[in-house]
Amino acid sequence: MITSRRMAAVDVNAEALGVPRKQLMESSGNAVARVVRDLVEPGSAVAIVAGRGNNGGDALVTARFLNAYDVTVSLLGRPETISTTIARENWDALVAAEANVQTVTDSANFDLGTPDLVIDAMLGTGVTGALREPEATAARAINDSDALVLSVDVPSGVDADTGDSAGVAVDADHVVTFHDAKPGLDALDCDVTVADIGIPAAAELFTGPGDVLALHRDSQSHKGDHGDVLVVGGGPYTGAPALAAQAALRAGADLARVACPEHVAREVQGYSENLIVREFSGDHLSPEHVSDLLDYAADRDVVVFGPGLGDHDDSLAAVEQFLAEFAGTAVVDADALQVVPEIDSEATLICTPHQGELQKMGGSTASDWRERTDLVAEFAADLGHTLLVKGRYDVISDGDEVRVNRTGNPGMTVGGTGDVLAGATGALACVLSPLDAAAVAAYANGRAGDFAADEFGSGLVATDVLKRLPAGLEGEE
Ligand SMILES: NC(=O)C1=CN([C@@H]2O[C@H](COP(=O)(O)OP(=O)(O)OC[C@H]3O[C@@H](n4cnc5c(N)ncnc54)[C@H](O)[C@@H]3O)[C@@H](O)[C@H]2O)[C@@H](O)CC1
Ligand SMILES: [K+]
Repeated sequence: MITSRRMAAVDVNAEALGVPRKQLMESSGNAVARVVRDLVEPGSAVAIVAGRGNNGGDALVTARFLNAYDVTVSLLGRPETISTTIARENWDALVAAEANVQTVTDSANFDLGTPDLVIDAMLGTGVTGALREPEATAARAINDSDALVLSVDVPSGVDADTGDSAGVAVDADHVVTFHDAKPGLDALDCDVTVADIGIPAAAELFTGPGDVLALHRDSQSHKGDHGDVLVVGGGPYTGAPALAAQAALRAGADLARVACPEHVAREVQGYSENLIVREFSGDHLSPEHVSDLLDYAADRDVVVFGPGLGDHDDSLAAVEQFLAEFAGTAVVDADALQVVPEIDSEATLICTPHQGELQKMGGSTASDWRERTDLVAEFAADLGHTLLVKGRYDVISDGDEVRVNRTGNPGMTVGGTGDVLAGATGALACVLSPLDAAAVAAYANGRAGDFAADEFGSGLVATDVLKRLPAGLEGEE
């Protein structure tokens, strides 16, 4: 099952892997033609009703695969308004071939005729909301006709994610949907064929430029909408919590706070005036601080545990107590990781171990990354939390799905890059699911590291990565 948002991401990833959308459109159109051949005899009258986006484009390809049929194509709107280049190229190819095409610019002139089969390719996953004209009139005509109705990807007017329709929608007998089933088709009373259109499995498995599309901001948003992140760490170290909190800001959080021991608070603040620092007594975290921290954390979106915290027994006991009572979302890194297998927590945890820390947690690893994906998925399922296991190939799993990240370079073994990753994960977990947050953070952090390596080679340092995080999160390669 795949949502429209994930489908759009996978489509962009496929393009980055060298499989452009025009090739996918060719496969989609071909897949629709195969179903047409199953449904009606050669020589039958087939009416294609095409919209101006890629859903229409798919059916314009189909027309070329149906030479044995009596095909008419109605384009809803003027050819100049076809919204994508690849759909327009497929329209031009039909015109050049003198196919039986017509354009419908006024719904009053829409005439479906009396075909044996209608191919509904007005709208797919690209839009939601009520059908406008001439699509609404065309949908009514399709529903009133005696023809079999075959919809491309999703019946036009139906939301592919929810199955809802905001007004009139096509009542399909059959749907050919692409790549994977769509949640909204489940509730419909029609036959659904899922067609493989040649999207490489790698477009889903490996993170890519499509994954960051999930981050697009609404222009109406307000301060706080993109997250308020609390980093709990510091004591033996001061740079780590400051890096993690600044990374949260660079990854888009609106507010980043650090809770740290009083003796390092000034130093942590000194790294950046952008941080809000809250100190607690003593020189390390201990159980006496937990109840105050729980209150403070309750108003934050995500807590990041671990950067620079150290492994004092008191500190680990405090993390354990905190997580046992906490019901929100937390990223757990570094020394704090070892308490995770000990606790039965209601919290949603994203754990970010490297291979050594994973083994310390009780997980196992393998040198082959493919084997590691299975091991990480199993261990994530056992823990009931999301894992981001760092390595040459980062493996991310929530116990159900697995993603693998290939960005990054050997220069990133320098200290502090893990703190940057933990902070970025915290910020992204404010707006994305744990799996997506971890995957996008790994991708962006690695890319930022690759940009830093372009400039500094193996002499790159964590603050170089920090500064390039926004570029790492941008959509274009
Ligand atoms: N990986 C993918 O995502 C693939 C997608 N493909 C096809 O591409 C489709 C998505 O294409 P697009 O993103 O271009 O979007 P659509 O083709 O679903 O819709 C865009 C068109 O609808 C028009 N429109 C917008 N709102 C409307 C309304 N309320 N009433 C009437 N018209 C309206 C727009 O002007 C635009 O021309 C999929 O459903 C599928 O058929 C396939 O070609 C292959 C791969
Ligand atoms: K459709």
